[in-house]
Amino acid sequence: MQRSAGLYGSMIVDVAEGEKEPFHYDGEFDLLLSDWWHKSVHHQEVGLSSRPMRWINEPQALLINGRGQYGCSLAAHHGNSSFSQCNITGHEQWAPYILHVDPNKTYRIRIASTTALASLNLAIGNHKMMVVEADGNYLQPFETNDLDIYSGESYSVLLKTSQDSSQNYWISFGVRGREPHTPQALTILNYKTNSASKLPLSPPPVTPRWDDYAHSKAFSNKIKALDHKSIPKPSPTYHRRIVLLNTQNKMNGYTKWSINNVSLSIPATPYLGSIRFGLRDAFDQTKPPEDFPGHYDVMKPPVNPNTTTGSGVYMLGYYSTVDVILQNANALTENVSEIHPWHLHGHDFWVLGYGEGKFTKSDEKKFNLKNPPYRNTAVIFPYGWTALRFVADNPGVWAFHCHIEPHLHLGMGVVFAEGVQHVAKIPKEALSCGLTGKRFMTGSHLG
Ligand SMILES: O=C1O[C@H]([C@@H](O)CO)C(O)=C1O
Repeated sequence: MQRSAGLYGSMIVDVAEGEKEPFHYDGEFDLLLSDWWHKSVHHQEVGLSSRPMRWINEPQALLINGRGQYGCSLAAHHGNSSFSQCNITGHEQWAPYILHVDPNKTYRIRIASTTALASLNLAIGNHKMMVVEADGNYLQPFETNDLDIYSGESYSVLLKTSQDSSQNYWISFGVRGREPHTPQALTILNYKTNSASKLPLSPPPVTPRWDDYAHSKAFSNKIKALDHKSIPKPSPTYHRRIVLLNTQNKMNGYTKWSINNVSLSIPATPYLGSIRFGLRDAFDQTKPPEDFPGHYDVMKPPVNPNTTTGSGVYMLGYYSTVDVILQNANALTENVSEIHPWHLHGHDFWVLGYGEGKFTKSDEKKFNLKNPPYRNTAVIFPYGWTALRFVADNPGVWAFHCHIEPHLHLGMGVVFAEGVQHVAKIPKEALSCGLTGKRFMTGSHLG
């Protein structure tokens, strides 16, 4: 839950010297998005871990570059809210981060979401965006009026400042996928030909309805990799397919999220050291399940509402090609299935496709093996499945988890490991706790 408390930032990776981006821009901005609660993360965490669970509920504010407003609205003069106009001079910590632009230029806006919970949608009044990059890899550029962004994702869009330069325009972010109780986050696209304090003429763009999943799916399906030397083509076949059923479940009255009915419980000893040095007591040696029972009805709440916890690891063949099918299902409440953005550490994967209902072998025919996006975060839609493929070519131990912070806290993740014997040298700091701490930190045998 540390990210929810503010432990995050953005890192920009430039192209190597001598290389060129496959698009042009005159200037750039960064928008780092987050959601904010007035209750401390400690309070939230105790609630989540209590019996019965006390849910964190929806955020009090959405933040753009750490700034947001509460109890007033920047756009109150448009009269669509009961909020009063924010009384702002521009120097307050909560004053919006404004994008100052020159007319008739192209700007690259890098957008990243570190939200704890909210899925977001971005729109800029009167302007279209050209989406050119996702999670650090180039896309076939496509134009859009609004962009969905899930926690853990990043995008670059190109914006042409070709509109009436005697006006300013709203940039707005709104909640998607959960019934919102949080006002839109707003800032201003300021054509420098105007004062930044001149309010836009039209109201802020409205986010699509929170449960308009057809809109979200249409957006996700537009995302295709650019044919570019920096992006590997997907392997046409796989060595191992792991199917991961996502359910909300109970355990002795506690609420958990589980994968194939196992809720991840992170052991006290970091995996890297325990796997490398064969410390079998450090985590569950039973293999986590590869699949779930074929008769499981993904459209209904779990019939056996009693999950188990586990800390087992999916040991992957070094350099093997792994397919992961993320299978969504009904949560504990009937007719509820939620969005989960899944994030993989240490690799990019190809997003081969999305589908409805329970995945079957014949769904393979629908896989995009031509130009699937190459990313590190992919969403599963309510009651649907998402198919991913990656090559296990990075020695180490890697988390694969729902990027919704409270869901990971409640166990929504798995652990992959490959080529651990090839990790060159494990830093001391990674061995200083749990059993590796006891075993190795007293002497000098680390070398
Ligand atoms: O994990 C969650 O718990 C709540 C709800 O299911 C129970 O209050 C919710 O909306 C989640 O995403």
